[in-house]
Amino acid sequence: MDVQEKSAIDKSAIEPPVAGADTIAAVSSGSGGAVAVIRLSGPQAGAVLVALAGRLPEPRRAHLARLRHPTSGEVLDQGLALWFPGPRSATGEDMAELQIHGGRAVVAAVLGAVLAVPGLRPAEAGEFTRRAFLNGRMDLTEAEGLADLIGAQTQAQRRLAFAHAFGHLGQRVEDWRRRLIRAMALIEAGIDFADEDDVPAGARALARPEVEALQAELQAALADRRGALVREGALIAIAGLPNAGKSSLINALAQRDIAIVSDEPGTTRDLLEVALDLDGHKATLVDTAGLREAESKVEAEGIRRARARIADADLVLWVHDLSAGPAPEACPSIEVDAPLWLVANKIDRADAAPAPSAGWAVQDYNVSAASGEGLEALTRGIGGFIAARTEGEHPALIRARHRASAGQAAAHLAVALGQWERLDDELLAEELRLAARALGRMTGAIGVEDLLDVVFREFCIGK
Ligand SMILES: Nc1nc2c(ncn2[C@@H]2O[C@H](COP(=O)(O)OP(=O)(O)OP(=O)(O)O)[C@@H](O)[C@H]2O)c(=O)[nH]1
Ligand SMILES: [K+]
Ligand SMILES: [Mg+2]
Repeated sequence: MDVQEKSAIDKSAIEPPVAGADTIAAVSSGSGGAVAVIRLSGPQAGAVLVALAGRLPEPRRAHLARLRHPTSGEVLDQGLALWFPGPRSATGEDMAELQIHGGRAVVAAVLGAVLAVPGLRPAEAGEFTRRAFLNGRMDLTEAEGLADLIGAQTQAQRRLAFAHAFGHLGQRVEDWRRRLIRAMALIEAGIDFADEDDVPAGARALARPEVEALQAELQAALADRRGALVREGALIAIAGLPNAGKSSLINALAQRDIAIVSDEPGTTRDLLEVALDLDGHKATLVDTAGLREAESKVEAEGIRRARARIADADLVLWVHDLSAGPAPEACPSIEVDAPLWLVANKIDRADAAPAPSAGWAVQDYNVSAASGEGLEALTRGIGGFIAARTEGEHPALIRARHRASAGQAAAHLAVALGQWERLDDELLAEELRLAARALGRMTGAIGVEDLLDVVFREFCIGK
């Protein structure tokens, strides 16, 4: 079989060719700015510029123009017109951009005039990016990265999304896929030339180390949770005995009154979550019910939920009330895989007795949720914890979709490697082919019709 043919990106199978498509237009800038940007893509983009601005500007140069309504001739605004002929444009099609005054009436008038040109229609959400993908200007992972870049809230998210948007993940996956296809070709050579003596009976032996290496890389990528940690944020559970000051602590860290605080033990029942930017890292803090023998069914349910959420956490802060006595040597009532930090609270109280306790992952946070003392150090500590967990080379897998594809690929490779000597050539090659296919779905190189709506609906209109 022809290796080239298999590795080629075949998008013609996905949708009819885009040539002859509608020309789309949308306001691509956010609302309320002094300048608004109207973007156009499609075969009529140039015609719109001629109709409104009077001429086609030099490619990729801003040109100051009076913009007129194409039929009435009324001057609507003065702004910059730009012309990006395809295929060297963002979408691969002819594109145009009008930078105009951002007032609502101006934008409505100019957009109305653009859409009055025959062949024009308003763009749907994500449609520019979708066209860029269909025209081979970016792969699916780059499109996802772009969505993340636009939505990034913390600096760590921005950095990861930027790498992702500009091909970091796509290149890794294509590299895996190419190597897999090479190994498959070796084995298939064995199939095609089975009767000939000079074909390496050792084709399998040659292919195996490569497949093993690939499997190891896939496993390492799957084991690496940094992508989710940056994108979705670290989950930090606040746990402790009743009245330790957990709700007071989440309020103090969030600088908002989100949880009810009272001197009555067993106040918190439901899980309460708040997303915070801690030193440039996204974290979700969750306040939980105080852990004890519950006094009511509702409290028991609260405690059950607390334990379940604590088990999922990336970090657990065990809040201890120093006025109730020195901190215990080790956590009294939970066992988790995540690091458990001791946060000794209420140091403002005269009867507080801070004392080092050795049995904790980190044990020197003495704070007062009431006065705020020690909270800055705690925030920095948590930021540092997330930073340490996410540093290094950018992770290969970021979304659940990527993990699912990589997981499928790894499962096929596991079958292949597990029965390497027993499977006949066709079956062995088939497992490798299925693994390559799973990887191809990640970048959109093959078989992704069903994914497109999922990926592109995340975008806003104009992107
Ligand atoms: N002096 C002092 N009192 C505090 C501090 N933090 C909390 N408290 C008090 O401790 C009591 C319990 O606080 P909460 O925040 O409701 O404690 P909790 O751990 O959420 O309690 P449950 O939800 O019932 O498990 C309240 O009366 C708070 O005002 C602190 O740093 N100093
Ligand atoms: K309480
Ligand atoms: Mg509480």
